[in-house]
This record gives sequence, structure tokens and C-alpha cells, in this order.
Amino acid sequence: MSDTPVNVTVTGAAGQIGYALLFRIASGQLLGASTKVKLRLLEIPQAVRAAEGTALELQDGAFPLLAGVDVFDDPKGAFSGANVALLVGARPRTKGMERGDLLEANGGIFKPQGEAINAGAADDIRVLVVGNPANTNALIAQRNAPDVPAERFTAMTRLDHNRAVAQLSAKLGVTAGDIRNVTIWGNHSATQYPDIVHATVAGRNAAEAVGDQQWLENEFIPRVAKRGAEIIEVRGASSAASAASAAIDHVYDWVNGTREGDWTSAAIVSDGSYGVPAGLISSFPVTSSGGRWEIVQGLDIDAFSRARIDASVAELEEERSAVERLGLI
Ligand SMILES: NC(=O)c1ccc[n+]([C@@H]2O[C@H](COP(=O)([O-])OP(=O)(O)OC[C@H]3O[C@@H](n4cnc5c(N)ncnc54)[C@H](O)[C@@H]3O)[C@@H](O)[C@H]2O)c1
Ligand SMILES: O=C(O)C[C@H](O)C(=O)O
Repeated sequence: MSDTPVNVTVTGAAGQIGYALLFRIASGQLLGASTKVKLRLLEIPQAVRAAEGTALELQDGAFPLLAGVDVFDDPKGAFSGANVALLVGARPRTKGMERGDLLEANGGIFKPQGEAINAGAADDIRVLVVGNPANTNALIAQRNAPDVPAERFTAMTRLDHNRAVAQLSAKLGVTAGDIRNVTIWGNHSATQYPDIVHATVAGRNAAEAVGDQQWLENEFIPRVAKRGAEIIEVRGASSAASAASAAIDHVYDWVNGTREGDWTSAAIVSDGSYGVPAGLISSFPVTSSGGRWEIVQGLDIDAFSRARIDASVAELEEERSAVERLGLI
């Protein structure tokens, strides 16, 4: 076990996701059971007291790996020395809204946070943006941190990935661990493309095992892409524990590597692969090793998949234009 703790900054620490996330980080599930962590919680001034209350509860957990908790109301202090940053703090949508509708309300949060990361984060900083619209908020933070390698900024589509794996495993009557090589392409929005063309179940092609294109197009894809809205409808609030769980999965895999023979999905800065314009933060099939994401190359993209990917990427381009107009990038 290393004695030097890893500094993990979490924004929106007093929110729903924050409450589900922080105790799992403290217990060692974010980075692994031999890594000490120091938590740095960022909140807006009105919610600092609540974050301090959570810090008291974290202390009461007596977590063996937790080296301390500090609470901040300024991004500069919160990101100073950060090795991992989870940008969760942002308004969630409510019934009837699309995530893109949050751009004006939330986009402004990510410019000063990108600047603060640029100014003071550790050299090995890794950033995961969860706050919606996650891809474009990540783009705003990344573009405002010109001294940080662009590849260190990512946005969360792991929840969509996990939802796709879960729906597929339920359809096939297997457990999630039997499913491999599912992909979420594009934006964390209703235009995302959950793709099982290359997925396998216990070694067999999953699309063939399903054998039902109607189910795939009219049930599976819309169910996964609109699951966030379904949760809001049924639960009365935006997903929280499942989102926290996906954030843990994303960072754990980034740092510790993906499992052999499988890949996962993450929104990362495009290098132009699969016709996604370079620079956009779009979801891809990715593996991780040595602490770096890599886009899985060489997959055949059929005409159905091409059209879906292009539609989601077009939406990302529109969002990028919108934040350019707002002066955020
Ligand atoms: N990418 C995904 O898969 C995914 C999944 C679920 C939720 N989300 C998004 O995550 C975000 C948070 O969701 P939640 O349910 O925790 O919301 P919440 O309203 O419960 O909590 C948000 C917290 O962020 C804080 N906050 C607002 N502005 C801030 C700032 N500038 N700095 C620091 N903190 C700030 C608020 O005070 C609040 O405590 C929402 O935008 C939601 O849509 C994304
Ligand atoms: O759908 C939402 O607005 C919340 C989140 O992005 C989700 O996918 O559950």
C-alpha cells in the first residue's frame, strides 16, 4: 500500500450522486483496496454546510483508506493538487426536459472549473464529467485547460453502457458478467447509439443470440437511450446510486485497466476514429491499460450503425456550436 494518498476532488458533494459516491470512494472502490484517498469536496456556498455534514459522516465511517476530507467553496482550492476530479455538481433535468436543455444553466460551471484544473491540478490529473450535458460540459472544461493533455478529460457514458449490458442480459437470461463488447456511441443523450453488433454472450454473438431485430430497434435501443427519463418518471428524481456506481466503474477501469477480452464505453476526446470529428468528446468502445483509454479500432460499422452514430455526433456538433456562441469555449 502506498502511503501517499491520492487527492480526489468531487464537485456537487452535497447532492444526490455525491452522497451515493463519497462513501464508495472512501471505502476504496474508486481506485482499489491498496490506495489511500484524500477527499476534496467542492460545493456552492449555500450547500457548504451540508457538505460539511457529509464530511462528518465520512469521518464516522472510520474508513481505513481515508486520509482526510476537506470542504471548499472555491474551485481553485478544491482542484489544487487533485489527481482525480469527478465533476458532478450541476443541476439535474426534471420531467419533460432533455439533457441538452441544461446547457445554458450548467455550461457556465465548467469554464471556471477547467481553468482551476489548469492552474493547480496535479500533473497526472484525470477528469470525469458527470454533470449534464456531460459530453459538452467535459468539452468546456477541457478547452479551458490548455496545459492539461486533452485525453485526461472524459465524460460519463458508463451508466448507459451498464444499462445496455443489463437489458441485454435480462433478455438473454444470463448475468451481466456473461456479456462482453457492448458499445455506447456518441452523446449521453437520447440520440446515443447502444450497439450490440459486436457484443458476445458466453462467446456467442449477442445479436444472433437475440435474433430479433424488431426488439433491438424498437425496444432495446430506445429503452437504454431513454432510461434516464424513465428513472425520473418512476423515481421522481434523476438517477443517483446507479450514476455513482457507473462513475466508480469508469475511474476504476481507467486506473486499473479493463478486463481481458472485453471493452467498455467512455466519452473521450475523438482522434477522428470512426469518422467522429477530432476534438469532440464522444462515446466510443474503449479499453484501458497503463492508465490510458484507447479506442478499439477496426470494427465493421454497418449502414444502420453508421446512421445512428452520425445522428448523435451531429448533435454533439450542435452543442459545441451552442457553447461557442455562449463564449464558453
Ligand atoms: N452522465 C450521467 O450518466 C449522469 C447520470 C446521473 C446524473 N447526471 C447529472 O449529474 C448532475 C448531478 O446530479 P444530482 O442528482 O447529484 O443533482 P443534485 O441537484 O442532487 O446535486 C447537485 C449538486 O451540485 C451542486 N452544485 C451546483 N453548482 C455547483 C458548482 N458550481 N460547484 C460545485 N457544486 C455545485 C449543488 O449545490 C448540488 O448540491 C446533474 O447534472 C445530473 O443530470 C449525469
Ligand atoms: O437522465 C438524466 O437526466 C440523468 C442521467 O443523465 C441519467 O442518464 O440517468
